[in-house]
Amino acid sequence: MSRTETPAEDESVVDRMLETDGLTKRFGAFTAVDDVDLSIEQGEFRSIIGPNGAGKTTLFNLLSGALPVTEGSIRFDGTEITDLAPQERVHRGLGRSFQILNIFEELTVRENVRLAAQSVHRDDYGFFESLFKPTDRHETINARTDDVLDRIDLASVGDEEAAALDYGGKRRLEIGMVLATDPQVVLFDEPTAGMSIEETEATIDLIEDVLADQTLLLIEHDIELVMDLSDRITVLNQGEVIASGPPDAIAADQAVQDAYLGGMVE
Ligand SMILES: Nc1ncnc2c1ncn2[C@@H]1O[C@H](COP(=O)(O)OP(=O)(O)OP(=O)(O)O)[C@@H](O)[C@H]1O
Repeated sequence: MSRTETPAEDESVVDRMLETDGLTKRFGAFTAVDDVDLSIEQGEFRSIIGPNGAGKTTLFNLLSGALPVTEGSIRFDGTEITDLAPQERVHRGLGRSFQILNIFEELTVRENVRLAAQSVHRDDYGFFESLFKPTDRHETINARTDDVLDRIDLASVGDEEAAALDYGGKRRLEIGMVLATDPQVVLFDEPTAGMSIEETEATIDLIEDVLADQTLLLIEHDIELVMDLSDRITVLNQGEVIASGPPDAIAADQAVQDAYLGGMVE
């Protein structure tokens, strides 16, 4: 059991979707993520907060496989994934949305979603069998694409170039592309960055609505949002977890106040 994570319930009945043990990332002599133990339950909405440079994005890069770990391990749905390639993690259900928009501007909205759906299409056929079942395969991917376009409310502009969407629409499309990979856990790196208040509210509604049953990890600078949405919050400071718990406990935590919040919440 880690020093920072205390189980909310009896260990044996709780489904742990994502766990890290002693996760550490060094860049030369600099330690960006320092001995982080996380334990995320199925269905949990967990936010990761901390000052600039605390190691939040680096932590996500380790979880998604974008960066190799220096030390420690990552388990996803009970299986060790520490050394798996990023795409293999996506295949297993670990989806990620990026701080920087990650859509193909010159493709249509539909083509963007379809590509994401196609990239992880899991079917019951082996490779050779699937060659003889192209219609089924296409129908499944098309159905998933239509469903996602409906859920992100972009069906009416499916045939337009993604470049034509406004900023909020592009962000929604990006969430749709994550959704199209049928994730069990989604890592969101500042999904509302650069958005207006209205766009932020719409995006949060969307996340809560379409990803209600999923396990979510969110990096977000808007503390009010984080306090509102999260089941639990993990606070990083200089790569280390300095607190982890429900929003009210985090707001009352003196170490968090000192390191980060500075009286921003009561
Ligand atoms: N590839 C890299 N090489 C060297 N140092 C890096 C690299 N990536 C990140 N760092 C350093 O690691 C530290 C943590 O950075 P990271 O981007 O993870 O922080 P963050 O908490 O996401 O910050 P922000 O809130 O500003 O996005 C920073 O000091 C950063 O300069």
